[in-house]
Amino acid sequence: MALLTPEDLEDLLNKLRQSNETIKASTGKGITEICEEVYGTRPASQKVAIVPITAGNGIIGNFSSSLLAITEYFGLEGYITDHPDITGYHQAVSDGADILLMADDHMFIAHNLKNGKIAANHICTGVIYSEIASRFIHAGSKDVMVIGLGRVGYAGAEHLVKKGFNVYAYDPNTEFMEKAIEELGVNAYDSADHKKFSMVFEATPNANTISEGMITDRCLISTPGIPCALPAELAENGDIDLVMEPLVIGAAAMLYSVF
Ligand SMILES: NC(=O)C1=CN([C@@H]2O[C@H](COP(=O)(O)OP(=O)(O)OC[C@H]3O[C@@H](n4cnc5c(N)ncnc54)[C@H](O)[C@@H]3O)[C@@H](O)[C@H]2O)C=CC1
Ligand SMILES: NCCC[C@@H](N)C(=O)NCCCC[C@H](N)C(=O)O
Repeated sequence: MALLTPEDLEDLLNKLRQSNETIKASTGKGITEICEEVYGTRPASQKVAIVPITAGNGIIGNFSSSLLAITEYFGLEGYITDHPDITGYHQAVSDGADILLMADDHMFIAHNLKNGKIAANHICTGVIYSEIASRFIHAGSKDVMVIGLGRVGYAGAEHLVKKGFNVYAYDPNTEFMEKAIEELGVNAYDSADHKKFSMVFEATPNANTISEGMITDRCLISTPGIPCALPAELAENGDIDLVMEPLVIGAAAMLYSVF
């Protein structure tokens, strides 16, 4: 799995504010309203402990501080434990924290110690970004293009199918394609059909995965993928709304899913 870098997390809250303005313009609602509707929950000043984890590639310089900023943005009482790993976990539980946030190189979780709910970042990211794509107010149909059917993409495709959207998906991994067709009933995207989409959800670790032939002139591209899926020459087109940021929207969905 591609790991975040400190550079990815620079200027995080400004990236969120920009994304949220695009989300409001494209869907009619902001990220907090959408999270409330998707999960049926609201923040209630919960105490959130962020536990740095040294496993694997170790601590990412500004990952914990970014999570702290996110908890405060959503009106929660957040703090970073004095020590990482088990010592930090013990401190958080002893302090009576309501929710724990912690990540190793494979899983990033939110665990609500009071109600037992637990959330995984890749699932929540897939759900919330695909949800955003599906709410495009200028969409002329229920067709949604899904690019990438890995941990995040599959979760998003599943969410869209459950909501009754017509999902057209592409992933060069034939095993993932066959799984999504068999288990979710998605349509295999075929560029030869020359079908264009006004709603796109992209979740790949590659740049420029979106080509001009895939999208209508006026469209919404919702992508947690790093680096950016939209080629610069297409991004200059004023009619493309792009929702893309490295951590906050997915982390917000995790918190709302465990409130
Ligand atoms: N912004 C955020 O909050 C988050 C961002 N991410 C990012 O989302 C991306 C996806 O993460 P995962 O699903 O965990 O990765 P993954 O490795 O599980 O899945 C990626 C999938 O993309 C497919 N793919 C690669 N190139 C493609 C192309 N040109 N067209 C279609 N499919 C293509 C691969 O075959 C693979 O199935 C990564 O860049 C990751 O860093 C992940 C979690 C949260
Ligand atoms: N965008 C959300 C998905 C993040 C994920 N791609 C990642 O980089 N995970 C590694 C996080 C490692 C954190 C580290 N153990 C720490 O605690 O600082």
